[in-house]
Amino acid sequence: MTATPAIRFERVHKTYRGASTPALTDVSFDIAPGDFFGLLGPNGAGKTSLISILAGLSQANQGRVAVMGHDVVSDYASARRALGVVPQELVFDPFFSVRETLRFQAGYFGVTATDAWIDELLGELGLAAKADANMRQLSGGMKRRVLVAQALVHKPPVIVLDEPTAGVDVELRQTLWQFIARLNKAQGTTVLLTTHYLEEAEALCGRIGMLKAGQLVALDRTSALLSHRSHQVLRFKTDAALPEGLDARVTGRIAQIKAHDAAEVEQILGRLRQAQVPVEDLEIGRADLEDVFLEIMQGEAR
Ligand SMILES: Nc1ncnc2c1ncn2[C@@H]1O[C@H](COP(=O)(O)OP(=O)(O)OP(=O)(O)O)[C@@H](O)[C@H]1O
Repeated sequence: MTATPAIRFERVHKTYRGASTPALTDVSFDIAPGDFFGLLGPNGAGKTSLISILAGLSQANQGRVAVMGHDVVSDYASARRALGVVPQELVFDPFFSVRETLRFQAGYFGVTATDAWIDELLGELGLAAKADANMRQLSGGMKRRVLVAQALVHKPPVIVLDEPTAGVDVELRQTLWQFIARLNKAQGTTVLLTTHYLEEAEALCGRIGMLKAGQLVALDRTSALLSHRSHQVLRFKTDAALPEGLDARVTGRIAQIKAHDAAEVEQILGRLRQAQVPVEDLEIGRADLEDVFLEIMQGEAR
């Protein structure tokens, strides 16, 4: 017998009222307990729509979603209690202190959060000094930390983070990821993450699903997604324009060009030499998640 999935999406369809195209079409996949799962996709692919349905904030037109075996519609209270959601938007009651905010949130789920657990959360998220500050006095980054603490205060077995690091500084990103990775490893907390930072997803997520225009177009272990790419990538820095016809991805001074074998590497280098393009810090590496993501998004649906 297989274990009950932590999250199950089953043939989920969603078309918003008045919209001409569906936001989600026939999306099905499971996330196993203890997984660290990354849901990726370009703007408008349907990630937030899927998470809103999971969190009971919006309803699918068809299909079924369950958290730890609890249907998010017919068994909403149990499903919601099993979930900690860190939303994209910062919404708080400005008159509560950080500690009060966390106590109320726990009460909402019928859990009495002990001060010891609240203090641990505040400490882990670098908020200890702000425990008695009013929410309105906090900076945006600090508010985001409180959102994370709020999602965890009732000790849910599954946490969902919807772009938690959009616009936050390096220090918070590191604190946040160390803490979430520890919860995942030490306590087996299931994590569902959406992010546009593909490096973060590659480093953290054991499995990845990709949405494109509302459809699931990739679903695999991160290592398998990376190793199935047959090509390598030539990376270098240059200030010059590249010759026409090279299929390059250029970010600032960094150029990346796909090469399938040594002969192709030689051919690309030959063309760069011929065009007198000065090349610095040349390296040949394997495709990273960004390469895989771009390839899948530019290709056909599965
Ligand atoms: N409340 C809404 N009413 C109508 N259309 C909506 C609503 N919310 C989302 N959409 C549409 O549904 C599609 C999917 O949007 P969604 O926000 O789920 O994508 P996303 O992958 O989360 O994008 P992003 O990366 O920009 O956050 C888009 O075409 C969007 O315009």
